Amino acid sequence: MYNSALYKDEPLLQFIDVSKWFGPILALSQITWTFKSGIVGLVGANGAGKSTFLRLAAGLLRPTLGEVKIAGHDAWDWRSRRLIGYCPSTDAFFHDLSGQQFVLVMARLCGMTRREARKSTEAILQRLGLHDLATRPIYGYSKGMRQRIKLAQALVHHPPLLILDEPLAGIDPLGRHELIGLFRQLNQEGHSLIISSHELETLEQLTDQILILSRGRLAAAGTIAEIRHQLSEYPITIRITVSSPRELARQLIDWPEVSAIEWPASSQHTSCNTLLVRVHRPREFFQRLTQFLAQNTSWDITCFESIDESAHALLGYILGGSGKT
Ligand SMILES: Nc1ncnc2c1ncn2[C@@H]1O[C@H](COP(=O)(O)OP(=O)(O)OP(=O)(O)O)[C@@H](O)[C@H]1O
Repeated sequence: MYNSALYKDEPLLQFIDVSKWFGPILALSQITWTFKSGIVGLVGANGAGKSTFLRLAAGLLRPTLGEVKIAGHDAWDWRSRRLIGYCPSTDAFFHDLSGQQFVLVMARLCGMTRREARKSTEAILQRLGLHDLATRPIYGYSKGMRQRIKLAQALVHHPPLLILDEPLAGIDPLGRHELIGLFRQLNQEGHSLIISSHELETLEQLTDQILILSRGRLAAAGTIAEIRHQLSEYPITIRITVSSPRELARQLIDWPEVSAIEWPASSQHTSCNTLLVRVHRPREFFQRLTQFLAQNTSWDITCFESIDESAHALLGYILGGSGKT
């Protein structure tokens, strides 16, 4: 592996106030983040900017504003290339090559000698359980085999930083289990990994360090417990539709979690039976509300929704499916 002593004073990966536009589309906005080592999971909804983030980290895209650095070098710089292994979410093969030929070509492109490349290709194919199949052309590979070949080419030059875009997508449960084991081993051997996924639960099996993107912004970074804590303290607004809103408002206004109650300006989306409740400790509020409604079954609430469109509302949604607190 690359000698980590050579870059020990520099973070492995750094985003410094990075924004990326594709024409009029702002895909990433003012991201600042530093990664030293370990495993970090990158989550976010479709279109949140995960692939753009990873492609910037891999030096495949240039930021419109700001800087992306790998061990102190511009991610775009040739010196960064040997430090990174990138596994894209989409397939990008020379389909007529065999898996073995493809990995060999990628090893040579990373600057390995012919001999080094051959030895390393053999070893990585063996490790990924592809050795017997790797002489077949890639066009006949199953989804799982293609995914493994993509990982093999990312690992063949022993980079300290692995950037894996949805590496478990479309893999069956047994294959997932094996790959999760492989990622853990790689980390124990000194590689650092950034892994994107739509599923927080999958990432939780590997790490509790999480980065959450929401509409191109870095919504949160830290351990799941830290993010949960931030979330539980974050105020939200809830719209409630009920047949007797003034009576309900009289009940809620005394609750310690409720900071204000408002009547929305009437529009086609709101009825006169609607009230807006501003809540500053959502978790406690929901617990209290559940108990209240169980004890007072006569309330006919017909609509109950958070109108907070902020990243924090999204965090709540993402973290809601997770088993950890
Ligand atoms: N090459 C491109 N040209 C134009 N727009 C792009 C390009 N690449 C990404 N985008 C836009 O940038 C935004 C972020 O896209 P990105 O692929 O990074 O999101 P994502 O979080 O990886 O999504 P998904 O989970 O669906 O893969 C989207 O609005 C997308 O349409």
